Amino acid sequence: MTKQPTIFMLGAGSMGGAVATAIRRSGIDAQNVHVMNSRPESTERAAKEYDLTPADSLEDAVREADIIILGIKPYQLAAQLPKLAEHLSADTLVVSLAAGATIDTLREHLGGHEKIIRTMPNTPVAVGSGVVAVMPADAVTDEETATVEELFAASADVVRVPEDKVHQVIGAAGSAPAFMFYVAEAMIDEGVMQGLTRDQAAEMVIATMAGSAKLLQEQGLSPAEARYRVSSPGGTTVRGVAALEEAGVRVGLAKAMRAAADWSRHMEEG
Ligand SMILES: NC(=O)C1=CN([C@@H]2O[C@H](COP(=O)(O)OP(=O)(O)OC[C@H]3O[C@@H](n4cnc5c(N)ncnc54)[C@H](OP(=O)(O)O)[C@@H]3O)[C@@H](O)[C@H]2O)C=CC1
Ligand SMILES: O=C(O)[C@@H]1CCC=N1
Repeated sequence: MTKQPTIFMLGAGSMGGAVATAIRRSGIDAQNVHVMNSRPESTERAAKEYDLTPADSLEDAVREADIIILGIKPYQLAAQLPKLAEHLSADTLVVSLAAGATIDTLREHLGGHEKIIRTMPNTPVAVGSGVVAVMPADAVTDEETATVEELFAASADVVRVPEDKVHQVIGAAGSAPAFMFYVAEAMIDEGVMQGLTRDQAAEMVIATMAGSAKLLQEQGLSPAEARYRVSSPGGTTVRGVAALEEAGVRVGLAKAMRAAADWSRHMEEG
């Protein structure tokens, strides 16, 4: 990147903070990433935690920004975006992280502003292993989209998708870390039930989860093929997998993805 863009993060909580970490990892200097939370103390805290520059004035931060990242909650957009609208330049890129807010809705709250990129990230971008789906509005050029994608490239698999696929992306990526954490939590608890210490169980389950994901990525196997390679005939694994089927875990995971996608559609409908 020749000249670094000036970035303003409106809201750096769980997801905004993870995105801020990704942006810093992409090589953007702290002085070029301004942040504002709901209160000055919270802004200072976020600036310190993610190594960013605290913004004193919303107006100035918006006026100076080349890229504005919306890390506030979806229900706050209607009240907060009109405050940005009057200070925006026509070519400022507004990047939304929000579930349930369409490009049309964002444009309306921003007084007709056209340069909007909707995204759906997940929190593992904080550690350089995330997923970010990118959905540019029609008025955004390929070059502008590429500038934003570059911010995430060192931290995520960046996937460009049509906006109507966002609900499926939420099930498979945006909300999905929580489903993985849920599985890890359940397995750690059972390890403790069987007599491992919590530290031992956590270490084994988390390392196994990370190693299994890495194996799928590096060997290009389908999950089913990788599972067959663990399953010795008449052995322990097939018994365990049969128990998963009996407990309806496959159906439960499908239901979780569907519930997240359905709620995303519901949020968009208002
Ligand atoms: N969490 C996740 O895994 C994912 C979240 N998202 C999306 O990311 C967005 C943020 O969610 P999440 O990070 O979970 O929420 P958090 O509550 O963790 O973060 C919201 C942030 O917005 C700040 N904020 C609130 N009001 C204002 C305001 N008036 N001006 C400036 N900042 C304000 C809060 O500051 P303060 O602390 O001072 O209140 C906080 O830092 C949502 O739109 C969500 O849909 C998308 C994908 C995944
Ligand atoms: O739970 C949520 O609504 C947000 C969007 C995807 C993940 N977290």
